Amino acid sequence: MTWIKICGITNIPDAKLACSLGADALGFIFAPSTRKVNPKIAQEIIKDLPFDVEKIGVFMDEDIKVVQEIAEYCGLTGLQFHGKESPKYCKNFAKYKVIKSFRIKEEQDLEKTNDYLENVDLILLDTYVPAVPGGTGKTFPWEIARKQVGGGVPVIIAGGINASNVNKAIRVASPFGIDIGSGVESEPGKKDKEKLSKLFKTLNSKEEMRYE
Ligand SMILES: O=C(O)c1ccccc1NCC(=O)[C@H](O)[C@H](O)COP(=O)(O)O
Repeated sequence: MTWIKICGITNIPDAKLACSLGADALGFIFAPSTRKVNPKIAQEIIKDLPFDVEKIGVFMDEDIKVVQEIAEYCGLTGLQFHGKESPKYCKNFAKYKVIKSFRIKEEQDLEKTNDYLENVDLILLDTYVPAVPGGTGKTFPWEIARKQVGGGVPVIIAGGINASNVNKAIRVASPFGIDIGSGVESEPGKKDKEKLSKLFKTLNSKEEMRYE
């Protein structure tokens, strides 16, 4: 079963709904974003979440000490870096699952991942849109992501994924995981119950088909 992360969680009802439907991980954005959540609210959301759901903090070129403090305070289990963080920077967080994101426009962009393969736990491939670091709502060619799969570090794909294209994304890229933000929102930072339910229904129907 593909690992599913629902990103841009800002409130308890959305977090609980995503977990009850089957999310494996929730993302809390501490980088500049319309989905940014403050650490106190993130801590309140996280403290009642199931133990086995990963709580991933999303940061962009943040001071190492600030990341460590927020991670400890909120009870994060993973850290996702969306900026120009170096491989050396990524090695400062041994207690946490570290995800480095790369914005993809063309196949050559995959070369940027090479220096990180020994320093991170997961690689996230997201869509390149000028001046938009994440949450673009736009897809990139998933055939490119397929070339990164099997490269030694599990691959998550992100960018413009929703209920109507998630199974195709999985079929084409064959990733370890899928990351979804705006595709299950009614507005930035607020999840849409119907879109979320439809997403998991679609994913589950694929699993049923696979095991028939
Ligand atoms: O989502 C944001 O607003 C965001 C802003 C700044 C840095 C990272 C951000 N999101 C990180 C994610 O993991 C998103 O889920 C990912 O970019 C996919 O977004 P979407 O295209 O909306 O599904």
